[in-house]
Amino acid sequence: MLDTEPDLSTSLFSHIDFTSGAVAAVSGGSDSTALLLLLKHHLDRTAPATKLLAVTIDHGLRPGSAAEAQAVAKLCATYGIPHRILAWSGPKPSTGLPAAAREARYRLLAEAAQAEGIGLILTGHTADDQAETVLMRHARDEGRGHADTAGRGLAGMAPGTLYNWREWIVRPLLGTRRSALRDFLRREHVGWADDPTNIDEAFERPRVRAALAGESVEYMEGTLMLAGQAAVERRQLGASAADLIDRFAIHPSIGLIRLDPCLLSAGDERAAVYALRILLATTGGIAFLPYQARSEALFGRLRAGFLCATLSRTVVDSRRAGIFLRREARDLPAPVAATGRALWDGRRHITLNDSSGALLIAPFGAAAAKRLAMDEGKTPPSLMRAALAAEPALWPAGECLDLSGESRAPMAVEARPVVAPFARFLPSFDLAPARAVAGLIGTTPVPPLPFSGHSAG
Ligand SMILES: Nc1ncnc2c1ncn2[C@@H]1O[C@H](COP(=O)(O)OP(=O)(O)OP(=O)(O)O)[C@@H](O)[C@H]1O
Repeated sequence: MLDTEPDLSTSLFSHIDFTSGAVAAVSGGSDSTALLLLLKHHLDRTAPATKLLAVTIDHGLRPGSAAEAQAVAKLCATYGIPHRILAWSGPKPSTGLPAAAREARYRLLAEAAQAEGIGLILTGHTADDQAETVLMRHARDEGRGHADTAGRGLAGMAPGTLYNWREWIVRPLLGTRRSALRDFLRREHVGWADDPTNIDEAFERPRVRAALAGESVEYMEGTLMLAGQAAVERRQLGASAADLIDRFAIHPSIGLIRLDPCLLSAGDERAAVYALRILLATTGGIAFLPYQARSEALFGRLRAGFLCATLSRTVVDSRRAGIFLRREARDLPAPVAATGRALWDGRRHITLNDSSGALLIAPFGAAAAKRLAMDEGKTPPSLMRAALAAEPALWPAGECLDLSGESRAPMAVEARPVVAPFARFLPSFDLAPARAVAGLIGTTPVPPLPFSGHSAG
């Protein structure tokens, strides 16, 4: 059942761990305004010392946006809540504007949280938003003529999403109807802004919103129930894939993953293909999983015998010694000046305490890799060298990159591996495989989900 009880704040927040404080993302619309006031009420009663910061992003896309942000500031002042307005000042693309605005919004919210040492961001997404999201994904699947995201995308928005492997974005209102939140605000005599973009049917979401408005409550509840089932399936599939990764994948040398061929006959083929997709995306440094159909075809060919194929910028080399995955040598990043922190090739977070600009980051290269001695273990040295060649290395700027002469040998770069498909947005549904891959490639563990008594999303 949907949550429409009068005192909403009793049930919405008690499972959330506010130890690291909270940023409330408040646009000034009804949902996030209600979120803020309900949250304030909850924290005042249960943990008044909690650091709470309301943040409004002024996207600068509509004439009224600055005034709306000011209205939120005024409301926050009334309730004694610290508030910041952050402007999106970068260039605005002519296509894909909603996606770019969303990107900028999360970046700015995360920056505000970091500045305050807060690891938690709350948004006001509601059950209505969830139903819209699920219907939009459904329509996209149908439009493409296949259900590549079925069981994943149809789960809708997760209750928690880890942003940039650092801040948790939590959506406490996902089970609450917008109408209940508006009733609450009316009872409190608090107004809100109505964003005209929300009814501009030039955009996909407002079209779906308008269509949903004509449907029954049962239709909405049915949609949400299906999303709930899809979420359970997605978590189960992720847990099975994580188990397979733990059992059948190892990381024998830098940039190289070895799969035990027993993975191909481990029983749960769906989970095995899912595990393969996640590892392909991670190895190739791609933020999205390779297509289901292509991955299934590759899986079938791997079963049929030895091969060398490429998918998701990853060379899949199946031979007697095992199935090896490594970044293909094509399209590696061009040399760039090494500065502070950078995401390199979607695969490595490079942190450097040198801002002189005198160093370049460039691939280690086949020539340098060839000259290194390799342990003659179970892993073919040629594969270890090929994987190493696609790793980043630091080069003194101005040096010739041809590696002739001892003095020009590149320095190894300390670079943290990235779980590419989940590095930017990790929905809590996918925690299990993200943890398994993080363990496999030896990167920073996933920060704990801020839900007390829950280990999964
Ligand atoms: N400009 C913004 N500043 C801060 N947070 C925002 C902003 N826009 C959206 N959000 C956050 O993202 C959530 C979902 O965004 P969405 O665009 O669906 O909401 P909205 O219709 O603009 O406003 P609301 O959800 O408050 O009614 C909001 O509830 C809010 O938490």
